[in-house]
Amino acid sequence: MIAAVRDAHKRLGRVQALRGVSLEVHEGELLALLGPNGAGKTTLVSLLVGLRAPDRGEVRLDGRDPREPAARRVLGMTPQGTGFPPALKVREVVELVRAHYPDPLPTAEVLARFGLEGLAGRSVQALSGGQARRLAVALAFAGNPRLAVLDEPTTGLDVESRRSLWREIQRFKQGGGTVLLTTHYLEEAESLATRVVVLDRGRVVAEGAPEAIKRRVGLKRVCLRAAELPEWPEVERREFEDGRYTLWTADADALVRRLVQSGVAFSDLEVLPVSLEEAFLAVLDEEEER
Ligand SMILES: Nc1ncnc2c1ncn2[C@@H]1O[C@H](COP(=O)(O)OP(=O)(O)OP(=O)(O)O)[C@@H](O)[C@H]1O
Repeated sequence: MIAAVRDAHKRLGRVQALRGVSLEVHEGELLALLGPNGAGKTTLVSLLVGLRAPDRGEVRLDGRDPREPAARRVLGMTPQGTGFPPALKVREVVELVRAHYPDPLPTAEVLARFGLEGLAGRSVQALSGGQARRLAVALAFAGNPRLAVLDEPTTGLDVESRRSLWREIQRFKQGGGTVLLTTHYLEEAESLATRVVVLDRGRVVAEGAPEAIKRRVGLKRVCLRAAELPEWPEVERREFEDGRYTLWTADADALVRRLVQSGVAFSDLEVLPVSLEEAFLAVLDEEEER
C-alpha cells in the first residue's frame, strides 16, 4: 500500500468537507476518485499530498506523514490550479520540478511524451488553457515518481489531447507506477481505472472495480428496433429515439423471452451492461433517498 487515509474528518470554514473517509491506494493500481461537485475529492487529495492535515484521522504516504518532505519524494502531482512561476519558460518549469527528484525522466522525454517539444522555449504565461493543462500533467510525471496524483487531468482538453494523455497515464501504469486521479469524466474512469471510489458529501458511498459498481446497480440495457412495444413489467425504464428502444431491466433473459413470445417484429437486438455513468447516477440517487 503506497498511501492510506483512515477515518479522516476535515472542516473547511463552515463546511464539513470530509466526514470519516477511509481510502487505501495500492501499489500499481489506477484509482479514480469520482463524485459530484463539492463531494470532497480535492480536499481528500490535499490530505494525501500533505497540503492539509485532517482534523481527525490518519493519513499515510509511503508509511509516513505526507507533511514530511521525505515522504513526498514518492509523489508527483499536477500543481493546484495552473499557477506556474510566471517568468519561466516551459523547459525551465520542467527542470525545476525534476530537480526535486533523485531519478527524474530526461527533460526531452517529458516534453516529447506530453506533446510539449514545440513549446519548450515558450513562456508559461503564453500557453493556451489546453497547453497549460498538458504541462501541469507532464509535471506530475517529470520526477518519475512511484505515485502520480492527478486532479482532473483532462478537464478542458480536446478529444485528441485527452486520448494522448490517457495513453501516457496507461504507459506509466504499465511501467509499474501507481495513479490516483479525480475526474468528472465517467468515460475516463471507465477506460483507465482499475478501481473507483465514489465520494458524496464527504463520505465514501461506493467502491470497487468499474464492473462491480455497474453490477451493483443490477440493471442491463436491452436495445432493439421496433415500431411499438407494449408496457412490460420487467422494464424499469424505457427510452425511444430514432426508431430504437432502450429498455432497462433487472432480468434481461426474462425480457428477451417475453419479447420473442409477444410476436412483436423487432431487429438489431443487443443486451448491454449499463454504463459507469448510469451506475454512478444510480448510486447517488440511492444515497439521496437515504
Ligand atoms: N477553502 C475552503 N473554505 C471553505 N470551504 C471550502 C474550501 N475549500 C472547499 N470548501 C468546501 O468543501 C467542500 C468540498 O470541496 P472539494 O473542493 O473537496 O470538493 P470536490 O469534490 O473536489 O468538488 P469539485 O468536483 O467541484 O472540484 C465543498 O462544499 C466546498 O465548497
